[in-house]
Amino acid sequence: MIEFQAVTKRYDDGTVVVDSLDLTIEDGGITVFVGPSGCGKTTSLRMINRMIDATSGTILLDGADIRAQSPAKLRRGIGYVIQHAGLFPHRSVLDNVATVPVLLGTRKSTARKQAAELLERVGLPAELGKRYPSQLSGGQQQRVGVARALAANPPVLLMDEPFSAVDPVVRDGLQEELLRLQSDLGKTIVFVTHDIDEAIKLGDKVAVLRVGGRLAQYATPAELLARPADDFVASFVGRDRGYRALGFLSAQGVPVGPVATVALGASAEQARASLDNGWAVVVDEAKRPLGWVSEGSLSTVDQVRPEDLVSGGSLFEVDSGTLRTALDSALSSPAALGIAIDAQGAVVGGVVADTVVKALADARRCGEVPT
Ligand SMILES: Nc1ncnc2c1ncn2[C@@H]1O[C@H](COP(=O)(O)OP(=O)(O)OP(=O)(O)O)[C@@H](O)[C@H]1O
Repeated sequence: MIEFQAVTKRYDDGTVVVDSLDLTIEDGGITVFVGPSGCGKTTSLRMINRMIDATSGTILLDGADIRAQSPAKLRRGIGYVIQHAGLFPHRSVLDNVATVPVLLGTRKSTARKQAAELLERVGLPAELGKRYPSQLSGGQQQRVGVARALAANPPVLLMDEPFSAVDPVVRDGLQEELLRLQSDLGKTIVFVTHDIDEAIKLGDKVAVLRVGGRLAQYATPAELLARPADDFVASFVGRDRGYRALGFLSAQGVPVGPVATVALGASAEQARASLDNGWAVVVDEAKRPLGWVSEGSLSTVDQVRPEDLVSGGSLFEVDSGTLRTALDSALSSPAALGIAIDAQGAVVGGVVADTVVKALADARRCGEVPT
């Protein structure tokens, strides 16, 4: 557990960058510091590993004042990942990851073996270990940065805007990878970003800071979306928060109705006979959805072929889906009927937007959603 107790950082010119911050970071989760540029996120993060010392107040790590031990010793238990990864350019990827364990006394051969395992763990093929950082993409470099921070197996990981220098698609992949890694490793991660969507996706808890280093709200992403503490948080959380909050509500209560299906390769005549409200989902042998056919799309063909399918909307997985994925599947479907699938990806039925909205109203009535 990391506890900030009335922590203030004031620079010599009088600027107060972090102002009496009180915050408890629980073990084993991802806590995100988010806020506009200059609000003191990085300063707060760096005070945890004493790259910056607080002017007043106390930071406790597992109950002990972080000033009680030397910064070097403290940092052995705290991994650190930064934007652009900060890799050593003249060392191979493998040696970048192995450096800290070797410094701490691990034999080079053992450290390299562990480094190769770590590369795999962060989703990189082992053969990339021989390359130099400049021979990797930005996203790959970030993964190496994460592997390097994990190499000494620290219980705490500090991540300062680690994914902000890569394009949105790569960033999405890195975020997914971090969530997967975290569910395996259960580290205590403190993550800085200026991107509220990233905070909401990754955070178990999110601390929203305002300029001047004041804590505006500290809450779960669902609470932040449903009940922003004030206008600043509401505007920072942004538009569509009612819709985005649906992503935190289970869709277990949403009724799944029937959906017409037809096999790929079926005759146009069979397909036409199977249409329901003018549409049918085309499925493969495992009943996985491939797209839709309609009266119109069948009018000029005699068989259901892959090239004639109308592409479908998003899919809704019944066991793990949220009200957001359920609603989105219905709204994005050309047939206005969302395709519900099981964990194997097979079609089990359809959902309509009205029933999702009704499920939301029911959840509200039962007090599941703060109003
Ligand atoms: N040595 C210094 N003297 C005075 N002010 C400083 C000093 N170092 C940093 N600051 C100021 O502290 C404030 C907070 O900086 P910090 O890097 O923590 O913000 P941030 O929220 O991480 O911002 P960003 O998202 O832009 O990185 C900034 O306004 C910065 O100008």
